[in-house]
Amino acid sequence: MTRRRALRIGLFGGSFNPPHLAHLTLARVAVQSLQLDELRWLPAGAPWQKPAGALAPAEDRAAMVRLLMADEPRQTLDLRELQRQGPSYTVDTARELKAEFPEAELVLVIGQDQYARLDTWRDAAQLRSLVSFAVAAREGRTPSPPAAWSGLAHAMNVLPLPRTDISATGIRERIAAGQPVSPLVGEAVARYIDQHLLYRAPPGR
Ligand SMILES: Nc1ncnc2c1ncn2[C@@H]1O[C@H](COP(=O)(O)OP(=O)(O)OP(=O)(O)O)[C@@H](O)[C@H]1O
Ligand SMILES: O=C(O)c1ccc[n+]([C@@H]2O[C@H](COP(=O)([O-])O)[C@@H](O)[C@H]2O)c1
Repeated sequence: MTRRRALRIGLFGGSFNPPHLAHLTLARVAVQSLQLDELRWLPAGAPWQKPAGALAPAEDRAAMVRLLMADEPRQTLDLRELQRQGPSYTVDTARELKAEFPEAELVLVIGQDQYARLDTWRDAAQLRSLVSFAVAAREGRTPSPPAAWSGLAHAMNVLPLPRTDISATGIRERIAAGQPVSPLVGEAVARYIDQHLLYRAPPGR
């Protein structure tokens, strides 16, 4: 008798301020190439390593994520980090999901910029024991771990993401300058940004 493999759940966290088409491509590539049973988008309530000034309200970021991924197979929206008080620590989410799905394999889906900084994350050693990492190259930089992790065993897969030089920072700058962003975020999210007057003020990095 063949034994079914463990449930494989992808965790895709971000400020999603706003979510954009590189996020969507990354999510699709992760689902396909890792054969995920589910990929959970996890908007961060308080992304403690990002400057707070330009962060759109949680309900707007959640609504935009929903508009972007609602029809995607095996992708879901998990609002737990928006509902939690205090800084958003990925290790808390990984602990909770491990308790909810003790048999599941958890895979943290991240871009190279975050992978290179993992040693600065809260309880990174415990996070390393709870999840494996799936990393997308970004802006031509191939995935490599933080120097502090050299020689430390951890499971990592490189995601075959086509290079997409889109960032939320660049999108906020375009909006503040009155330029169109629908080619970067899709029609539905662009309409939402417009209707809710998001990111109109200049500084927002
Ligand atoms: N163009 C991209 N290519 C690969 N990974 C990306 C890309 N954009 C975002 N990511 C990854 O998606 C996750 C969430 O990203 P985040 O919401 O911070 O968007 P961002 O575009 O990096 O935002 P900002 O410009 O505000 O820093 C992170 O792990 C990030 O590395
Ligand atoms: O757990 C941490 O200490 C930690 C530190 C920095 C970033 N993260 C998470 O990494 C994801 C991407 O973060 P960001 O800041 O690039 O949007 C998001 O889910 C954050 O909560 C998590």
